[in-house]
Amino acid sequence: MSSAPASSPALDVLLSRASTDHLSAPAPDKEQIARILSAGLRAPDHGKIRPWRYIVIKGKHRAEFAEQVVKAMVALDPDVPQKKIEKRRQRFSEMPMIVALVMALEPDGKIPVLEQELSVGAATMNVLNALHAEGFGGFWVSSDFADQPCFREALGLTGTQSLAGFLFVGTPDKPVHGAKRPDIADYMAVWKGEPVSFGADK
Ligand SMILES: Cc1cc2nc3c(=O)[nH]c(=O)nc-3n(C[C@H](O)[C@H](O)[C@H](O)COP(=O)(O)O)c2cc1C
Repeated sequence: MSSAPASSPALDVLLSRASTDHLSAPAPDKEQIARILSAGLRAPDHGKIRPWRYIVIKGKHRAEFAEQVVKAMVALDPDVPQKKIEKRRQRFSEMPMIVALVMALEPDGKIPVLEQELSVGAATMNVLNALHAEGFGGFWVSSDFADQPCFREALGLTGTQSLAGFLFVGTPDKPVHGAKRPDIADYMAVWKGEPVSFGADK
């Protein structure tokens, strides 16, 4: 009989993670964020493309960065509602730390671009889990404005580099429970020689 515990501390961390954008200082310090982002570099990576790059925005540069976000939003849509602008300006200048998730893809190589993008997604998940493991919180947001030339130039994105979004990073204001998760029984099946179906699809 196995004497292994029902769950390891590492799995408990994975099973208790949830996103939150209710974040305050402190953000991870220089050493902490380097260690946390190192978890991203543990992602599976077909062909050793290493498609992940991280741009950390913190301190006084957050306000400057927020203005670049606003500029890009207006470049994308000159009629963007003022309310949306103000919300993003506030979020990007007040979040304790922002990490821009850069994808450095090789579209002309042997490895399908989808696999490279999946690697960036896997890396980001590792970073979210590492944040949680170290007592920080994170929230992944989209970057629909990020391919605007002015924004790419401000960040230094070149060639095929593009963004997979941003992580808002900081310390959760209160314990994070997140949304109730679905039952795994509806999302897994054991194949026994016949086609499977899932409770989630019924
Ligand atoms: C690529 C990606 C982009 C996302 N962009 C946004 C976004 O712009 N705004 C938002 O409210 N949630 C966004 N989300 C969802 C949140 O990050 C988060 O996953 C969601 O609120 C559910 O919380 P959970 O991670 O605890 O399940 C995005 C998720 C992914 C994977």
